[in-house]
Amino acid sequence: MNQGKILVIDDKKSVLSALELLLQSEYKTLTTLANPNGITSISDLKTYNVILLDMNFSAGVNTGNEGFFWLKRIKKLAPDTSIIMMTAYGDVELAVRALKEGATDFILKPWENNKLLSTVRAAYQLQQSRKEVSHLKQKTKHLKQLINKSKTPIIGNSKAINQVLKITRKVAKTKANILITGENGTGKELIAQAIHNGSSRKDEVLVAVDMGAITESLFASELFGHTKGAFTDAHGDRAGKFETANGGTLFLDEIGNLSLALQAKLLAVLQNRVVFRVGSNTPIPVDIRLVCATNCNLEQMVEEGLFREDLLYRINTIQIEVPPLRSRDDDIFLLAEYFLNSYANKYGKSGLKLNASAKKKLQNHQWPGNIRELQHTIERGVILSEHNILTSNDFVFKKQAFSVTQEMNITLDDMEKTMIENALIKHEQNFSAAAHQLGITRQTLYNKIKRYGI
Ligand SMILES: Nc1ncnc2c1ncn2[C@@H]1O[C@H](COP(=O)(O)OP(=O)(O)OP(=O)(O)O)[C@@H](O)[C@H]1O
Repeated sequence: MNQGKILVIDDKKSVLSALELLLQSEYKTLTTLANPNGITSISDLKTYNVILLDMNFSAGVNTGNEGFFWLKRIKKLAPDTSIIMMTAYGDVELAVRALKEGATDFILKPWENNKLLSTVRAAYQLQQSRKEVSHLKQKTKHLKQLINKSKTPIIGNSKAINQVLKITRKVAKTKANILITGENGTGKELIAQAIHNGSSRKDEVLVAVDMGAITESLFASELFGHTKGAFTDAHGDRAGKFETANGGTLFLDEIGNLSLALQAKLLAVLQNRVVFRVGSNTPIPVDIRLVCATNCNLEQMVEEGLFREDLLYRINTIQIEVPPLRSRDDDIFLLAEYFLNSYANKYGKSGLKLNASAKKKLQNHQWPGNIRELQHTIERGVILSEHNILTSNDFVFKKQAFSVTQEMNITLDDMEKTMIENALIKHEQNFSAAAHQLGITRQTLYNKIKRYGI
């Protein structure tokens, strides 16, 4: 038996009992009302799935006006409930008007039982779908708020970061496409989030895609989506990142890692503002604000023929350069304190403090992995600390391969390669651990391994 709740309102007792008999075999709750005024005393009217409502109640009146009056009233009291109007033969015009005013369907009297049952079933299904859509909408709104709220604050008060934040606030409000450049771990993704949060799209989502992590073969399906059966593993229809970001911001990280072939595909979508899911010819319009980031020098890559000039022009209406941590001296200590407090909380070690030697050591380090490296250094220090006061001994930097005085004739690339090799040996080829030690993401590590042929 269906769990649905049905209400029948008709002034004729014979109609009420006939419908009660017919519908109670299929629906759990069936209520009848001979006088429509009674709806005002039904406190849980909203919980009814379907209401069958007669058009005329006063004897001799068949204008349908009463029906319209109650239709309007019920729509106000129970906006999601499906309403089926019941009208006599010849009143089809009235029924059509009722549909325009919000009724779900109509039934002509006298009815055929089977037809009436299928009309009620369809109205019930429609009400269920409407309820589901409105739940999903509420859930999505809540999730979007959570996603946007749970972001890390941008810590820093150095001249360099304040300048970046000033530009960020200014451009956030515009529609301009933004390119964020800077070394790994400088906080480019946080700046992208700040642009989104400061824009008119802030109630929608920011969808981040690591372009370095997407393989050539998965690019189209990840970004543009696919239809069921488009390829062997496409078991169902799936929206791509462009569609998911619709109305919001699309953040394409590591854009410099895209091959020329994929750059062409991306450019086509940015130019036409429509995507085609893999396996479909139907264009889907997308409205996104584009923010890209890279640690590569794209101008130089253009000169070397590695990056399309037309794509660069499309993505870098405004360019924001995030400075490395070593040029943000004032921020090292602020950030260290911030991470110290958050990891102390996380690991239940409240009250941790840095002593002067620790501060000096952190201040003097060059931070090649920038804020990510600092963050991991503090996390390690907090985990391993045995006292409330952390000293310089609690912060151990790996022996640095770049002893420039001893090996003057090696290049920066050689040094980086050696550091990566050492980290991989030390962590027995565990990429996550090696990346963590080096203060870079796993993906960046992959890219570098590929680049250096390690
Ligand atoms: N100003 C800041 N305040 C607090 N945390 C920060 C700040 N800048 C960066 N972080 C933290 O440092 C880490 C690295 O930041 P983020 O991922 O934004 O850098 P990125 O430049 O995008 O790195 P990559 O180039 O490797 O993708 C993150 O955990 C981020 O939360």
